[in-house]
Amino acid sequence: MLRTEVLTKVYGATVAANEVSFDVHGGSLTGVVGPNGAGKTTTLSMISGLLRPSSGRVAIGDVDVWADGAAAKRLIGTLPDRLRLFDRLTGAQLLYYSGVLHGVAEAEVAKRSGELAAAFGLESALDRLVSDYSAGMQKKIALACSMIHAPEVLVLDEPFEAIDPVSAANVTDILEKYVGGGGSVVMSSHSLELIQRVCDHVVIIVDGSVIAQGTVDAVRDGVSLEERFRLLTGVDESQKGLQWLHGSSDSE
Ligand SMILES: Nc1ncnc2c1ncn2[C@@H]1O[C@H](COP(=O)(O)OP(=O)(O)OP(=O)(O)O)[C@@H](O)[C@H]1O
Repeated sequence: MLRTEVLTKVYGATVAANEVSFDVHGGSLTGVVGPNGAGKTTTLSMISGLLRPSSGRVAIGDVDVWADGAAAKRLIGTLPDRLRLFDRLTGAQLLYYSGVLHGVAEAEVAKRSGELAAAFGLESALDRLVSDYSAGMQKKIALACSMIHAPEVLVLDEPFEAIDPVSAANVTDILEKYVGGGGSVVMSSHSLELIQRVCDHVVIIVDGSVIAQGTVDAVRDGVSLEERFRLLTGVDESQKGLQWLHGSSDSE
């Protein structure tokens, strides 16, 4: 369904994504994890057609995302990093434009908007300006907008960030039903517990390179995903050397 082939993005001397290759099959929920600055947003932005790769290829089925952007955009729903919503619109208007600009008929947009608002618990907020929404509500309306054209692939950058636990369970439910119907989701998150619980596959990126990928069970290999992540990335090691911060008022 979704395939990335040796996707690379270079910014001057920084290789933000280094020959990233992985597949996401229909009906799969794949998590992309890695430390801050690892290249998750860079990779997801190249997949969703928002950031042109330096080299490599992204394909959704037979459609090359960077050769046929218009066709790709019909197939992909995107939740970008750092939401830049048209926040002088109401939630209802944002859903409307997201739908019609993707070619969905107006009557269908109205129907889907109502159902998405109900699913995300935003019914009473639809007539308010998005600029007045809380961070979690903005995330939810953006998620709803990413789905309104019934895409085949959802590319979601930190979909659970700022979302309360009850809403998170609700969003999980929506995503599970979506993949149950054959859709594919690729999403980033810093919550390894959530990725372990929700995703079937995982890709671990460090310094722009994929260092592990496969089913969640194969990658964690008998320990929790968080433990495996620590072992692979040595995150604990980086905490050494902060003794001065740990409760001593001595100044030597
Ligand atoms: N526009 C840019 N110009 C220069 N460097 C960039 C740019 N965007 C990202 N980078 C660099 O690319 C690397 C990967 O960044 P990216 O945002 O993809 O990481 P991330 O894994 O999403 O991080 P986080 O978990 O903090 O969101 C970082 O070193 C970052 O500084």
